[in-house]
Amino acid sequence: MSKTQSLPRPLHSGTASKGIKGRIRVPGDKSISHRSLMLGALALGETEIHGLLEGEDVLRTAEAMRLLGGAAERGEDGVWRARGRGIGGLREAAEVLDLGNAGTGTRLLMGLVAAYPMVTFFTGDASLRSRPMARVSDPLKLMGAQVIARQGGRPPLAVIGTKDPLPITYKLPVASAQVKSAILLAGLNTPGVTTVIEPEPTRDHTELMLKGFGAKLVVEQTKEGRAVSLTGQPEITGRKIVVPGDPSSAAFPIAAALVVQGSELTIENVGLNPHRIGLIETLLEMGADIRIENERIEAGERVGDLRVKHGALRGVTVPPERAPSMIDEYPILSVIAAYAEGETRMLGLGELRVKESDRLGAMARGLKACGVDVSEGPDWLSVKGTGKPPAGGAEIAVNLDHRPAMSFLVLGLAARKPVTIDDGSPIDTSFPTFVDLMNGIGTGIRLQNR
Ligand SMILES: O=C(O)C1=C[C@@H](OP(=O)(O)O)[C@@H](O)[C@H](O)C1
Ligand SMILES: C=C(OP(=O)(O)O)C(=O)O
Repeated sequence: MSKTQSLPRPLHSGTASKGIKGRIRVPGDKSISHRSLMLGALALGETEIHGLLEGEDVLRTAEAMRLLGGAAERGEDGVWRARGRGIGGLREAAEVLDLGNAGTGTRLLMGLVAAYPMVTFFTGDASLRSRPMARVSDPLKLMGAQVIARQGGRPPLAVIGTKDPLPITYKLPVASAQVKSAILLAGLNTPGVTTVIEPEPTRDHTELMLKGFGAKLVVEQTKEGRAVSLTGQPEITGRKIVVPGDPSSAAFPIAAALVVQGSELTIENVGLNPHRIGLIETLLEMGADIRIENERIEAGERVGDLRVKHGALRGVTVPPERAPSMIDEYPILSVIAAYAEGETRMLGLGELRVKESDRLGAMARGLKACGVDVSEGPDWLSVKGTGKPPAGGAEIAVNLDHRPAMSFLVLGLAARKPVTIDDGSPIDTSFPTFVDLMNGIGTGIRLQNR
């Protein structure tokens, strides 16, 4: 049954009285997993993907790639293997690509298919169908593709690819790794050099992976920002990819260990790409006891183990320029801030309004319902903690959004009263093992009986 059809799964989270303890690993990085399936399908020869995130979003990308003629298969050993036919080796999908809840899958694939003479239809769940896609369609049109979409550029939409794609130089109007990646992926089958300039640097997994596969890609600091130039139609060859643990998923057990008394937790093998560690930087400024151990480079990405201990936290101001390096972590940061003493001001958060839900509004409403002193502006959130556990005791509607869902379950772990979310099923999009993994380290998250 697809997620849009399945019954809501209400979850209940009460006090984790004995502390959060243990040594765990979180599932593979969602961003790297999407990209490895796409590039694996275009590289000549075999690509082995170790540690692919088998969450709903990534499985939708795997299915979309199968429909586009670039299937990867899961072996009995848990390793995914793709046998690519080279750039140019995609074929038109005979069905609509249903990307479910996945903005990354949709936007990157829109780019990937735009430089082929074929038509590709995209749809998704109610959340995805409300998300703006013009940010991707606009540059793809400059490259010669056409996009027909609902008002506001929203899906369902069709990308009519071009057989004569033009290389462009494009300055991103929003800080978005998804838009940057969509253009670079379109640039793969485009003769000449495609350049994306980002005024604020965003996660660079696409760049690292393209280089790892052997593409010619140059990154320069210019007056206008970070310029990434890709030479099109390279011969890229299959390789081994080792997907690190997702720092955006690790954020939830980290938060649990920080807010529950008596906690001491180690999370091994977490991705520590410098463009993804804004949350850790912020938590250290708040006084968190977090240590990075065993730091190393694996398959081109920085990884390490994180040791986290419970302790007092203080409010801080998180500057707007840090937003791209922790964009998915603001929901859980706002929960941690509710346990800290003093005000935490989070600035430059306009993009949170157009994620799987309006996360700024969702966190402000839910925190208020849990007795937290919170205020919001168009692109900022302020949480005033007292250094004591918040009241909790609310039932929160998660509106098809996994990150607020997990965030409020964490809030319930040390609040004065338990917290319930109306539907835990969206969690499967990015962290399908969340409940079992959290219960294995001391939480008691359970299905709410109605
Ligand atoms: O490129 C990616 O893999 C992602 C980029 C971010 O989105 P934006 O590029 O829209 O900021 C992030 O929110 C998303 O979860 C994953
Ligand atoms: C924003 C997210 O994902 P996507 O844009 O891929 O739906 C997320 O995982 O928090």
